[in-house]
Amino acid sequence: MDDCATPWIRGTQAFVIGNALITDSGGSSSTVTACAMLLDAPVIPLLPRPLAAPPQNFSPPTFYIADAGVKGAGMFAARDIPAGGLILVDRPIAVVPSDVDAPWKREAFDALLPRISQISRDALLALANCKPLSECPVVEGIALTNAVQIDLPVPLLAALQEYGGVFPNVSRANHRFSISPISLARAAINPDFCSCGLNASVKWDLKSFSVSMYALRPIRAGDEIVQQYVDVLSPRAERRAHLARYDFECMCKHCDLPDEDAVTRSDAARAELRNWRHLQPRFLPWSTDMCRADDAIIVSNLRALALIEQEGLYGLQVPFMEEIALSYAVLGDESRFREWAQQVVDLCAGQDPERSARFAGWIADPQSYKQWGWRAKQRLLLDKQKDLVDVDISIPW
Ligand SMILES: C[S@@+](CC[C@H](N)C(=O)[O-])C[C@H]1O[C@@H](n2cnc3c(N)ncnc32)[C@H](O)[C@@H]1O
Repeated sequence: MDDCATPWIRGTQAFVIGNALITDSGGSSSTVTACAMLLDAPVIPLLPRPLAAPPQNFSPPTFYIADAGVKGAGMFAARDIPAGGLILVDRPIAVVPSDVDAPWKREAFDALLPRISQISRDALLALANCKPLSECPVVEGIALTNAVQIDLPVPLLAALQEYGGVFPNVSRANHRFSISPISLARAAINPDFCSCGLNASVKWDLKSFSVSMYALRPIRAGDEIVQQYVDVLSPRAERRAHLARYDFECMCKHCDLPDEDAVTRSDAARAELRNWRHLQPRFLPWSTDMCRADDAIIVSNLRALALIEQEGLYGLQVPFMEEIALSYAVLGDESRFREWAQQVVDLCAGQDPERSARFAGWIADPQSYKQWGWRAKQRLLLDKQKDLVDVDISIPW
């Protein structure tokens, strides 16, 4: 990374502009590359270099960008994509600090443009801008409309700062399904298809400085690919307020609710999921405590999955499925363990390959799970002890 000499100061932070060491075919010199970044200076030496190669995109691509009606352009599946499947890999063309409210912000954002190659500049300027020019300059408007949160290294003793990346392709994904006639026809068959429940999510990888986008459930060729713009567990009013920043009102079936009762029900379901870990029985204590019911974790996690289904929050399923699978492992129920573990394997294949491989290993050899059948064995022992106690009691004194 090559830094800009003059910093922009805010409190203890000194922001500088630099280029990520990503080159594209338009990069004509070592300082004009595919991505320009406005960063708090202590972050710079912590960035990985050289960057690892990102995963390969598919050829031909799994997606295409096309008109999505009132939403402007959108991203669509070029073919059927299975749940957990990789959709695309994208590197940022600009990285900006989130929520920096400083008088120099506009100048600093505009200074990014000359620092990137022509190809990146064209890609950046082609992105949507929901802010009128009278309200903010073009780069700031594009960043506000398109930035996806990315995690950069946190320097010791430096101020906490969040960053957003602007991506040429990932930033094209809208917040809900297209209202095209084909979507409406499918929605009539399966109303859930039309929900703003997501069908894709992104995962940032610092080492390769890229995001990968994955399918959260099966996506059919021609479906619009949509991602989350809001904290999906927040109440409807908060979600709507947040989306107003992007200058639209979500009209999905989870936001466009018929009455106050429906809003209360939906908000309560999301609040329950948000507080799940504080309110529900926990897997680890259950797995070694015979005083708790055998099905306590399964019942609790099935309820979470039902709420997820009700609210269309498919990105949240994996930890609950995982606990159900492991509960069946602790109970020694092989067929149900395999059934649930396979769902974890499929959903995590792209996004969390290590977890996927771990579960695949246990499916191949269930006994290799260290607590396999523990509760079943304990139950046998307890029953034997109970028999002994019964015998003792029957002996006349
Ligand atoms: C990150 S961009 C998405 C891609 C954009 N549609 C384009 O043409 O490049 C965000 C903008 O897309 C539009 N958008 C996204 N989801 C929408 C939705 N559900 N309804 C209406 N507009 C939406 C809004 O204008 C928003 O400011």
